[in-house]
Amino acid sequence: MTPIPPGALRSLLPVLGAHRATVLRTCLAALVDQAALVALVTLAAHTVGTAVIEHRPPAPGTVAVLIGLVLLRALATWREMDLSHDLAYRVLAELRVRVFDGLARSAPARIAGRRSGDLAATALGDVEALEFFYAHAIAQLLASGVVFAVSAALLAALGPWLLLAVVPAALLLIWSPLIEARGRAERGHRTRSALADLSSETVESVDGLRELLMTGSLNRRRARLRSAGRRLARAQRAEQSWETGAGAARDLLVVAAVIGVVAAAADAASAGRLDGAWAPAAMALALGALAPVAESAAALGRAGGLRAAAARVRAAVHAPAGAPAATDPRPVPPGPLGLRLRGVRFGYGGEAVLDGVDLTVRPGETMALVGASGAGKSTCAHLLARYWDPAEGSVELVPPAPAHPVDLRDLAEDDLRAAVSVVGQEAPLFHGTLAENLRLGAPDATADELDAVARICGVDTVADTLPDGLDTAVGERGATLSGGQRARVALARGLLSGPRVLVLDETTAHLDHRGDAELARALAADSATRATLVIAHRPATVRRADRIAVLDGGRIVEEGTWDELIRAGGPLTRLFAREQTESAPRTAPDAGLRESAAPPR
Ligand SMILES: Nc1ncnc2c1ncn2[C@@H]1O[C@H](COP(=O)(O)OP(=O)(O)OP(=O)(O)O)[C@@H](O)[C@H]1O
Repeated sequence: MTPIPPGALRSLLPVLGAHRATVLRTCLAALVDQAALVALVTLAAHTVGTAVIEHRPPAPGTVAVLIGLVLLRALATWREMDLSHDLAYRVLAELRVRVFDGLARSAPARIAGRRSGDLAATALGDVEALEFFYAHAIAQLLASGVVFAVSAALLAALGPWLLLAVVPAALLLIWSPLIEARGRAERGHRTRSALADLSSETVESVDGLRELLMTGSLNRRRARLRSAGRRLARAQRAEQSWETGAGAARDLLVVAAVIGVVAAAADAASAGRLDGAWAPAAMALALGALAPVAESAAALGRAGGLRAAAARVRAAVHAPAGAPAATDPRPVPPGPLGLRLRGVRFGYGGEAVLDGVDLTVRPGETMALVGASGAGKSTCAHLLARYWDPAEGSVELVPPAPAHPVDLRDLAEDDLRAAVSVVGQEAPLFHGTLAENLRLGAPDATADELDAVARICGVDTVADTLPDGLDTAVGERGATLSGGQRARVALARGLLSGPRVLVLDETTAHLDHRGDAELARALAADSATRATLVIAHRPATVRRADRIAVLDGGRIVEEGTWDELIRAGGPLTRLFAREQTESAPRTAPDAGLRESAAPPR
C-alpha cells in the first residue's frame, strides 16, 4: 500500500481561511452548546442533592435557570449544527472546484493512466468524506478543550483530589486515537481505494455497456463489480468494527473515571470535607467534562481515517501543471499565422517519442503529417494544443516577416485557444443541444457565424435530419449521432472560434471517401490565411494537402508535395504500401496508392 504523506489533513485547513468569521461563530456555538450541557447536568445534580439531603425543594430561581439552560442548549445545538454544516458544505463546494482546477491544470498528463471513475471518486467521494472533518472535528476539538479546562478548574475548587480520576482519563482519551493513528489511516486508505476501484469499475462498465453486451462479457463484468463491492464492504466493516470497539473502550474509561469521582466525593462528603449536595454535582461535572473529550477523541479517530481522502484531494488540488501558464504573456501577432516545430524532443516520461522534429506549415498552407501508428503524430498535435511542453526545442506560431515567431509557452491560455484549434480523433460531445455543443469554444458566436460553419462542415444536413434542427439535444457524448456526424460537429466546433492554425488529428477518419472529399473542399475554400496540419492515414486525404511530411523514428524523414514524394519512392511510398499490405493482405501492395492517384474529388 502506498504510504499516506503526513500532514494531509492539516494542509487542507487553509481553505477555512476565507470563512474565518463562520469558523469563529461555529466554535462559539459549539462552546455554548457544551458549556450549557455541563452547567445543566451539574446544577440539576446539585439541586437533586440539595432536595435529598436538606429536604428542600428547588428555589424558583434555580428552576428558571435550569429551564433557561435547557433552552440555551437546544438553541446552541441547532445553531452549531446549522453553522458547521453550512461551513462544511461551502468549503466542500470550494474544494470540488479546486480539485477540478487541479485536474484541468494537469490534464491530460494527470488523466493519462488514471481511470475516470478514480478521478470522479476524488472529485466527489473524497471531498464529500471530508465533510465530517470540517463540520464536526474542528469546532468539537476547540470547544471540548475549553469546557474541559473550566470544568476541571471547578472540580479542583470542590476538591483537588477529584482531578486524580478525571485528568488521567482525559489524557488517555485524547492519547487513544494517536496511538492507533497509523492503523486508522491504513484502514481509511483501504476504504478510499476500494471506493475508487468500485467507482472506476462502475463508470467504465456504464461507458462500455455496448461493448460488454456485444462481446458477451456482461457476466464477467458483473462478477468484477460484485468483487469490488465486497472489497469495499470488507474495508468499511473493518473500519466500523474498530470504531465501535474504540467507542466502547472510551465509554468504559469515562464510566471508570466517574466512578472514581463518585468514590472520592462520597469519601470527602462523609469525612466532612465536601458539602453532601455537591457530591452528585461533582459526579455530573466530571461526566459533563469527560463526555465532550470522549467525543473529541472519537472525532480525532475518525479524522485519522480521513487522511487518505485528504491526501488524494491534496494531490489533486496541488497537481503540477502539464504546461505552466506564461508568467509574462506576449500577444499573438495579428494577421495570418503559420506554425513551426523546432528541434522538438518529447517523451511521456519514458523514451523520447519525438527526437528532434523540425516542421513548418506556412500561413494558408495545408500540410499532411503521416507516419506509422505510434510514430508520434498525435503527440505533435498535443504539443500544438499545449497539453504538454516539449523537453527540448520549441513550438511556435510564425507570422509573416518582419514579425517574430512566438513560442506557445509565452502565450496566455485564452490567446492560444483563440489562435489554435486542435480537433482530435475523439471529440466527445456534451449533454445539450447541437448548437450548444458547437458554441463550446465560441459562446458569443452569432447565429450567422454558426450557420456558416455548420454549412462548411455539413452539419446543416445533419441538423435537417433532427427534429429540432440545431436545437435538438444530442445526448451525453453525442450518443444519438453517428461517428461521421460527430466528426462534422467536432470540426464545426473547432472552426467556429475562427482559428488561424487548425490541427485535424484523424478528424475525418469516420467519414466515407465522398464526405471526406467534400469536407476537404469546403475547408480549402475557407483556408486562404489559415495554416492547417492534417494528421491522416488515408492516402486520398493526404494527397489533397499542399505538402506532406513523414514522421518516423521521432523525426521528419521526408517532406514534399505528393508528386515529389511518390516519384522519389521513399518513406511515404513504403509507408502506404506497408499499411495497404497490413490492412488487405490479398490486394496488390500499391492498391491504396492507385486508389488515391485518381484526381482528388
Ligand atoms: N498520454 C500518453 N502517455 C504515455 N504514452 C503515450 C501517451 N500518448 C501516446 N503515448 C505513446 O506515444 C507514442 C506516440 O503516440 P501517438 O498517439 O502520438 O502516435 P500516432 O502516430 O498518433 O499513432 P496513431 O496513428 O496510431 O494514432 C506511442 O508509443 C504511444 O503509446
